[in-house]
Order: sequence, then structure tokens, then C-alpha cells
Amino acid sequence: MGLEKKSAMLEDLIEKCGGCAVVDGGFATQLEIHGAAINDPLWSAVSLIKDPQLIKRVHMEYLEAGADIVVTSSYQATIPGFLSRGLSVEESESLLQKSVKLSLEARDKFWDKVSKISGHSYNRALVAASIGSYGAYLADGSEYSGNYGENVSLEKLKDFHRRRLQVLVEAGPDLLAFETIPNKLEAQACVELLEEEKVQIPAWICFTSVDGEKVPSGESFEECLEPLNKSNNIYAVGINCAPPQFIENLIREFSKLTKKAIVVYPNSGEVWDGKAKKWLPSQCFGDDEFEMFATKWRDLGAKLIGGCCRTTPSTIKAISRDLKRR
Ligand SMILES: C[S+](C)CC[C@H](N)C(=O)O
Ligand SMILES: N[C@@H](CCS)C(=O)O
Ligand SMILES: [Zn+2]
Repeated sequence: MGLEKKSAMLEDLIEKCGGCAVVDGGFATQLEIHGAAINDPLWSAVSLIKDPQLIKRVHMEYLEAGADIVVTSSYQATIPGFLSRGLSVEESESLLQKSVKLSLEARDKFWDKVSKISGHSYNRALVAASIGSYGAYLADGSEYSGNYGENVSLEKLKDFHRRRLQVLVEAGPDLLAFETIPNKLEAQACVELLEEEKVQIPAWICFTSVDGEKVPSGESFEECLEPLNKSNNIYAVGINCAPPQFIENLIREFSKLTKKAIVVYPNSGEVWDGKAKKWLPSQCFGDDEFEMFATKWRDLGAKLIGGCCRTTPSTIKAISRDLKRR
């Protein structure tokens, strides 16, 4: 299936949802709720090695909650990351494939179950393969600083992303989700790579923001969106893992800067301490507030809405209830 057909599938889903589809919530957060120990350089990707069945369970919980799109467990799953754990290249690639396979299996199992129930309100979900930023791989919190240092060039970022992208694409997801991109250079690398590799799967690229105005590197969204706007591979652009109170203004800003669909899935408002590797309570938002926010974000034009770190299936249930109340 080519890019156009796959993009049409996403378009159809959004339409079936009444104009705005629901993305799932914090994946790593839900792993931790179930007791997974992810304080590790591989973060949530450690579960691909240790507990793949838990990954499937978390996907099922988000589907049950009403997610129309599930994001795979590959955010911090990288070949160099797995190699430094003593795994071989083959084993590393097979774990990447497995991240997509687990999501596809969960989606099919869930759909098989609910589609037999008359009057159910679910849609057949799509699977988005997560591609975390280079900063996520570094595991030092640099997805929130955008500071990769002078030695990190466009070519280096393309090399970092290339093989993982090829393997994930080969595994057959419906979408690609580039997540927590903190600077223009990496956004550009992702777009060029999609073109060079002739990828036939639509992608979204989400940036983080720590001030609500710019990307973490200090570059403007206008600069960052420029290469994305020109690319046929990019279906949607937006924000993930930034605090929810920034989202309203950012949707307004994005609406002026792009014709691409807008995707937003903020975290709960807690702040990640990259050194201590823990979330610091800050201005936190609960499920009721997310429910109110979601309507506002939809009305402002967002086409894909969900949650990121520290949001849970109950957050997604609240968002889904709200957006699908037709
Ligand atoms: C989205 S952050 C909380 C992911 C974890 C981070 N890359 C780290 O490994 O510290
Ligand atoms: N998809 C990842 C994003 C982390 S910022 C997760 O939900 O864990
Ligand atoms: Zn997050």
C-alpha cells in the first residue's frame, strides 16, 4: 500500500471520529504503573527485552480506553542502545520489529473482540511506530534541551535514524511517529531521511517545548516547520511531552504556520529531571482538566489528540468520551 492509500486510511479514521482522532497516552508511565523497572538507559525499551507481554497489555488498556491510534514501544529502542547491552545487530533489529508486531497484534486482537459487539463505539485503531529523538537515545534529558553539541551534524542524525527507520517501516506499521524532537536539525534529518528512503508510510513529527513558545534549542516553530511543510511524507506536525497549558497557544501558532494536520499529546505538566531520571511534580493536570482541554484543542483545529508522559488510560478515556460525544 502506497503513501496516498495509507494517508487516506488516517484521513478516514479522523473523519469517522468526527474530525479528531484519539492518540493513546503515556506508554512508559503505564508500564511503570504495572511495576516495570525502567530506570535504565533504554528506558521503556527495556521491556522489549524483559516483558513483551506487558507491552501488549498496555496497548490493550489504551485501546479499551478509546485510543484510535496506538504508539509502539520503540521510543527509546535503538540499535546502538541494544548493542551497548551486549545484544547483536540481529537481536536488536528483531526487538524493533517486535515493537511493531506487539502493537499490531494488540490492535487485531482488540478489534476482533469488539467488532463482534453490536453498537460498540470503537474504531479499528491504527499503529504508529514511535521514533524517539536522538536526545532520547542519549538518555540525559537532552530531548528537553535540544543541545546536541557541535559534533552532531545533519548527516550524523540521519545515520543515527536510518537503520531503525528501515526496520520499523519493514515491520508494517500504519504510521510513523517522530517524538520529542527538540531542534530544527533533527526535524530536517527526519524529513530528508523519509525522502531518501522513499518511505511509503505517512509520518507525524512532534516537537517538545519547555517554554511554550519555541523548541528547546531556542529555534522558532516557524523555522522548524519550514522543511516539514514541503514534505509529502509528513501528514501531521505538532507537540508531544510538553505541559498541557502550552498547547492552546501552540495550536494557534501552528495554524498560522502550516497546512498539515495538527497533532498534540502533552504530558501531565510534570517536569523530567534528566539527571535524577524522575518526574518532578510541577503544575499537574488531571483527567477532568484534560477532558476540558481536549474540546478546546479540537475546536482550535487539532486533528489528533492524546496524552504523553504521566497520562494514563483514564486520561485517554476522558479525552475519548469528550471528543466522541457527538
Ligand atoms: C520522555 S523522557 C522522560 C524519556 C527518558 C529519557 N530519554 C531518559 O532516558 O532519561
Ligand atoms: N511514546 C513515548 C513517548 C515518551 S516522551 C511514551 O509514551 O512513553
Ligand atoms: Zn512523554
